[in-house]
Amino acid sequence: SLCSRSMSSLDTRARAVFSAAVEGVQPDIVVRRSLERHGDKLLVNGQSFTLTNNLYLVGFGKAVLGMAAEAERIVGDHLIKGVVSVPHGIQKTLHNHGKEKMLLENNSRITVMEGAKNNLPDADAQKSAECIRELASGLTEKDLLLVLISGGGSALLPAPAPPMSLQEKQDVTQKLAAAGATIQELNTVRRALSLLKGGGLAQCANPAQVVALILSDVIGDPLDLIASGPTVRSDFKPEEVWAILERYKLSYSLPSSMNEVLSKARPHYGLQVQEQPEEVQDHVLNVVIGSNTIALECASRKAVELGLRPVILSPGVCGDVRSVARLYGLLSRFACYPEKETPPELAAEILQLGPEVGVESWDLCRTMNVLVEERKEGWGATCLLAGGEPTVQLTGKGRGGRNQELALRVGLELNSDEVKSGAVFLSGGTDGQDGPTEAAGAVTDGELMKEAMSQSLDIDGFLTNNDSFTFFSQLTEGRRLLMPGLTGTNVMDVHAMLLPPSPQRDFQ
Ligand SMILES: Nc1ncnc2c1ncn2[C@@H]1O[C@H](COP(=O)(O)OP(=O)(O)OP(=O)(O)O)[C@@H](O)[C@H]1O
Ligand SMILES: O=C(O)[C@H](O)CO
Repeated sequence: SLCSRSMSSLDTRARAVFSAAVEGVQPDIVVRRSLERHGDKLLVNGQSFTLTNNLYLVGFGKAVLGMAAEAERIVGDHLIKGVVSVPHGIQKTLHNHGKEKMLLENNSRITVMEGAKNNLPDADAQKSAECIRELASGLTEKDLLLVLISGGGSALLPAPAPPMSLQEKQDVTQKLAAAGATIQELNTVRRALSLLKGGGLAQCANPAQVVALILSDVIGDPLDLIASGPTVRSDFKPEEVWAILERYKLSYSLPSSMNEVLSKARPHYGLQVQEQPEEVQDHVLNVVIGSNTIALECASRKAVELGLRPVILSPGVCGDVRSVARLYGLLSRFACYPEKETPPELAAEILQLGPEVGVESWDLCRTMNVLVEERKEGWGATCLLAGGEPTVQLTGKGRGGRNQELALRVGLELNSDEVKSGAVFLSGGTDGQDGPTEAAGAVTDGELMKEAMSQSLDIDGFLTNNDSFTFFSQLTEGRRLLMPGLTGTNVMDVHAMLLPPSPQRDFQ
């Protein structure tokens, strides 16, 4: 159509849509959106709190430094003191990337403690956790504790329940992770072995009022699992923990201290957790202030600005990258048919894939309806948006990440003769880092295969070796890589598939 031809290329627009998704969940932006200040009143999620030099702040996670800096700009005049536990080396990295606004001022009342090298709980992180516990434990009913939480918070707040040692606890979680346990399973176990997770921090802060601002990096935004839910009351169910350990065949190789912790039921409270007072939770407000859903909404608004017709499939895409790539291939094919001519077996195949990739039938049907709808005047291409966290089964020793591998596989799908749709696909990690590579992801289309062949790059070889980063680095001077640099936030991955109007429909 005239409209899309006069605009920048689909590749450029896909990148702009991704940037908007990331921009919408920047730590400072989400905090500013959630804290409304009127004199000495602070409004959070419709609830009002009075500031009387009674404010304390703690935080743990990869994005909380930027969140803390913004919170201090908004309510710093009432802040008595704060402690944040953030990744090792992050201040230097943010400084080197010119992200000064994510750093605290020199005269800040907040102490920054770095730890958890390589995202593993260590003695430094344990010290930070101890400082946070001390701060929370000293509060009274007049105080207000602002808790900033983001992904990576579990490793940055280790407080093993005695008699377990940090090393023992870390061994268990690492073994589980290596055996392929999900983040839900991992954090269910972490919660049971910790003094602060699973509502322990809120319990320490009692009787103070607690307001937790949460940047979610888990599908479905489950409050009790993000950073293992330190402000969310959780029922302690040892049988649930044993079932998980059993599932990964770990129940026979555990330290005896773990047995003790699990049989005593949270000895640190001096009471059965079933008795963990419910009224503690009356003093706690948990708010998700940033999530994949919010990133997709921001991306969708940007798409409209760029003359694209947006449709959000789902913020919960998961499962093996092969299945996810297949889904996008089928959807791009589906979009090529004019309304009333879509083959029913194609729709059936799409619906069948749903459960494997975490997408509801309802969302698939809604999206397919949009794809076959006639374009309203002025709409050029359609921008199909989704997010989540697919997985890659590592079989090779190459360098890559799930986003680059997904983009590569979708590129192959788009090459099929049936498609020829001119579709462009982008997959990117919102943290700016896809696996252990410098890229966040990649942008591909149906020309990928031809391009690779003309440069004698063997796609199958790179895929077998999980070497997607090397592939994209060598292909056309890395032009297809998505390299936003460190973004300072993380709400998992964003996928955008831009589908030009099909030729059939243009001539209708
Ligand atoms: N060579 C590779 N090819 C494809 N995927 C890879 C490769 N190496 C690692 N990965 C994937 O990258 C992820 C690990 O990367 P990272 O160490 O950044 O972990 P993470 O913290 O889970 O990532 P994120 O913070 O993005 O959720 C895993 O999903 C892993 O399967
Ligand atoms: O910290 C964690 O537990 C993970 O990032 C999930 O929130």
